[in-house]
Amino acid sequence: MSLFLMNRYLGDDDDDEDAKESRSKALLEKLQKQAKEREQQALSNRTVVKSDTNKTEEDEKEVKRKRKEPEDTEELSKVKKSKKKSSPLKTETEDQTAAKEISSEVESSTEAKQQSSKDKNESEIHADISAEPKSSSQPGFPILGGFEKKTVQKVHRVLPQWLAQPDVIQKDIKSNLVPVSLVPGICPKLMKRLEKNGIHNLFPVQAEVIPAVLEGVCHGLLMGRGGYRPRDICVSAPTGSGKTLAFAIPIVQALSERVLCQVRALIVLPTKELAQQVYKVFCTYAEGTNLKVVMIAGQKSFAAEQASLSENKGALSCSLADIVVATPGRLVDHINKNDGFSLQHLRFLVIDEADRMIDSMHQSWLKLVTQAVYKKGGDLSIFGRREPGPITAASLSPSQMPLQKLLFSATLTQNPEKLQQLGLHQPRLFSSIHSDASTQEASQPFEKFNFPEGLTEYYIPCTLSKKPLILLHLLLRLKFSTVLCFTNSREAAHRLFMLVKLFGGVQVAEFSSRLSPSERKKTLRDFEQEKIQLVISTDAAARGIDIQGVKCVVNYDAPQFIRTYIHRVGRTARAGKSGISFTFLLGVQEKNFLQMVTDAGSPSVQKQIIQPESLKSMEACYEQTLVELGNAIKDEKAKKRRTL
Ligand SMILES: Nc1ncnc2c1ncn2[C@@H]1O[C@H](COP(=O)(O)OP(=O)(O)OP(=O)(O)O)[C@@H](O)[C@H]1O
Repeated sequence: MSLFLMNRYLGDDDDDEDAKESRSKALLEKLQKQAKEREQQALSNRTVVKSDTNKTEEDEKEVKRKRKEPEDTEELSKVKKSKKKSSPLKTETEDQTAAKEISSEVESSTEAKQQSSKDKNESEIHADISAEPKSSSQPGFPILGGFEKKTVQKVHRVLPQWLAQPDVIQKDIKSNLVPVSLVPGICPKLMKRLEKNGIHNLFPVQAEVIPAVLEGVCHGLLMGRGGYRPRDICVSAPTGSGKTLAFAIPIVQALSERVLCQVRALIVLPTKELAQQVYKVFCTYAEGTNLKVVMIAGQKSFAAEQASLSENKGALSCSLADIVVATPGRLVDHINKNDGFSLQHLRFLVIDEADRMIDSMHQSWLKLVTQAVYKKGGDLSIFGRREPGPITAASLSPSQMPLQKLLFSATLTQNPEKLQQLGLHQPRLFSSIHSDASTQEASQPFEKFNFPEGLTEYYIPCTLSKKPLILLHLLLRLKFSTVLCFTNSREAAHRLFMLVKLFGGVQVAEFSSRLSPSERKKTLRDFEQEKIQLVISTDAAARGIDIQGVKCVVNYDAPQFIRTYIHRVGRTARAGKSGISFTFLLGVQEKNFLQMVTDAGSPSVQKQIIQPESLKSMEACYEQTLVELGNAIKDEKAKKRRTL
């Protein structure tokens, strides 16, 4: 049995409008009833007084006093007690008798009321005790213990407006090409260079983003449009949609008129291969200008990179680079150890594969870059830079060189907490995810991503032992060429490479951290030139790598994360071309995989069944190859032991 009743405030229940309305109605009725009772009581008192004609003026005063007596019986009894205490020896007079009569009348009416309300309360409490769960739905405050009945409010994720309402980029490249001459802001020199490189039309992401970046430099490098600091830009567009040119073209154009050579653009990428690829693009478009492009990605020694970044002229250190393409590791080394490397004039910071770079933020490379940009002292006496704080009249004058951040990825996170780490300034998002963000957020707990338009996705149900045979079947029987095949580890990639090589009939190579950078570079070149039919790779080649002519991607091992899947299959169907992907799935993987890709917004993954009969003719040879593979692996291990 409950010993006491405790009322608790459970927060405004805005959702339950009906319950709220009925509660207020009940309260109103209760108040009206009380008012009526009080009115009647007052009337009855008055009649009692009037009927007593023998009463003296003294009596009338007493009546008035009685009328003012509190209704609350507790208070009444207190008053009575105090009266008794004050005149304990007083004998009863006629007046006192009359007053007593009135008092008893008042008392009886209040007692009756008290009794009725007491009964009511008791019955309410009994009802509460006997049917506790009901209590929360009763008007007034809910009863302790009735929480389970309260409906839990659904909490929807609310995105900041810039994330919820992006500038839309068309996904279909082929039908949304824009002639270079129609894109505003591109200078004639760069138009010619684009034409020279066979680019007559720009892809949708380029047609949207290039003018937006150029708008920020329309009044020079010091201020953006209208004299304001330019907004940071985030771009989320499918793999192979041409994001590299979307930042390379406006940066080259913005810096091409510079007078002094200083590091004004820094492009940070997660791997050496990607850095090499982007470096090449910048070199191509900086040709014919005074701009110097330097790569610091660990492909050369630290000293060689140092020499390419700056030189000493007397006591002065002069920059030899305008645009630096870097991987985070080497970048941090140069910030910490290379005195000649200054980022105090940095105007553009490009973070490619931004979601991956945010995940590697524990290396705190961004913090170091920011510190290097706003480093105290130095030679910036005229354009002294302070880290921007809140915008005030004072902070806007004198104007200082802004640092604009440009983020690119095919799988850019929509997690505001993650993006917040980047300290973006009034960011603007360009995205090819079309669905209405407000409804999307209300109903979808998963992030949606973009898939290339020309991609056809298949999955092949299989068993572990049949996987190699199915891969061989795709290459030898179905005659797929330029196939990029992904495994989940470099050991698995190596074993599969050896197996296919021993089986024969396929030009195969591996691509993983087992190989040196120069070996990997050669592999990619040979693959592009179709000297190699199949490359078996780890996820080292999954992101950003642009290999011309990959027609088919095979996920030999199913990817564990949706981002990995999107980047792997994105090595085909690039630049508006078509491509095909196969994912080998074991029985236990099927359900989770299909759920994962559907949640991410994949248009459709079709099932492809390889009949066991079609593999039969290869089985004998395959068994023989397995024996050979066992021996080859033993030899390799022995060789390794000897070299140790
Ligand atoms: N306007 C264009 N016309 C023709 N080809 C283009 C154009 N823009 C880019 N390309 C080509 O499209 C391919 C893909 O471009 P890019 O590597 O920039 O894509 P991406 O969006 O960065 O892809 P990922 O997300 O995989 O890194 C490249 O081979 C590039 O040369």
